[in-house]
Amino acid sequence: AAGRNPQAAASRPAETWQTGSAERPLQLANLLELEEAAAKVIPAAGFDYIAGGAEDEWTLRENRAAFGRKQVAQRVLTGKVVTDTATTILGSRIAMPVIIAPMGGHGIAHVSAEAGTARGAAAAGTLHTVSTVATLSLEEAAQAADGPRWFQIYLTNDDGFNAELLQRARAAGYNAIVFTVDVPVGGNRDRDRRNGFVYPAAAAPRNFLDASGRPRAIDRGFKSRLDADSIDFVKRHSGLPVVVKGVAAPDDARLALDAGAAGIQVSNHGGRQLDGTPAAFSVLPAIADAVQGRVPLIFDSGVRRGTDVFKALASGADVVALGRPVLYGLALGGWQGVQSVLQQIERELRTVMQLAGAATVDDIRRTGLIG
Ligand SMILES: Cc1cc2nc3c(=O)[nH]c(=O)nc-3n(C[C@H](O)[C@H](O)[C@H](O)COP(=O)(O)O)c2cc1C
Ligand SMILES: CC(C)CC(=O)C(=O)O
Repeated sequence: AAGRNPQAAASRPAETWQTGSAERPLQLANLLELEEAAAKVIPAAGFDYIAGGAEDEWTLRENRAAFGRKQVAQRVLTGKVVTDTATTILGSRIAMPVIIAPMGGHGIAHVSAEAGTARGAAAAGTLHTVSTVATLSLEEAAQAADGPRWFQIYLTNDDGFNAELLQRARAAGYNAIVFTVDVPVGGNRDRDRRNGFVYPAAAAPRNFLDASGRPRAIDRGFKSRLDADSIDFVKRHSGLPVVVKGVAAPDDARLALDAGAAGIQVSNHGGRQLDGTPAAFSVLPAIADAVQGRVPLIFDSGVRRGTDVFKALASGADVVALGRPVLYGLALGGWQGVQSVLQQIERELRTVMQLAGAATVDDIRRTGLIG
């Protein structure tokens, strides 16, 4: 089985998992400082699972460092004033070019799990991508808030189950499927190995429970063989636009496009899979070049500041997705914490836009970077 064996939770006795339960807005100077605060609230092995990356965590650090090698041009005499940060992605209008990346097990961070995240995203005017290995079922997560929502799928080795999951997502009103292709096997994650980490019972993924509460399909593991046919399978069984997530090379982008992807999510899984690969931000321009605007590009891995959002959009992304800071905000303040995280990065982005002479998100896309 790929990944960190969330299925193990199903076979473990009930245990207490004392994690975040606060419901409050957060006073933030930036998103980076959230990590230290969240470490005090989330049980240590759960925190390591969230914060950690593969092996030496070189790529995890590089995801941040790469943003420092490109600079924004200051433009203060353009006569432009920021109007708004709204944009449209795959037909959904959102208040900012920032969405929430799919992450498993929000119950690891907060008792409200994905319901809190969905509500926080909706309150901030953006969308949440619900993971296959979410704590709540995809139906429960959908019911938690109005507004656009995406469902992320990992294909298991049980195609009947895969097809059912995709049909459930469509029936529950999801607007798009994010098909994650960068976990043909779980990465080498030293922290998790050291901690013997498996998903706690409090975060056991409910999408895998049958009507009588028995685990289904998850013991079959995730598919290792992924190709154009897999993309076609996800398209056919969902009838929804399919974003292929985990693309870090132009050749994979071209393959996904040829297979009918409606969007591409450039990502190295937040440095959690193959250590020693370049930062996601470093490979973004070459992928944007290969895609040539034929489908929207979503970018994730390492985004923490408004300047990062600006630089990603100026490098070819249409929107960015935020990972870990959302779980930290959730742990510290529930749905209001998630809203605070999104509002903080939007506030930063507005300031950067004004100082760089960009009145709209489209203006950012037309801006060049220095370096
Ligand atoms: C705790 C955790 C769980 C994750 N689970 C999933 C998942 O279930 N499906 C998926 O496609 N990506 C998953 N990811 C990867 C994120 O979608 C995203 O690519 C990454 O977190 C972005 O990097 P960032 O955390 O630096 O913003 C997970 C990431 C984290 C931190
Ligand atoms: C079950 C895991 C594969 C979930 C995941 O994507 C991650 O931990 O990064």
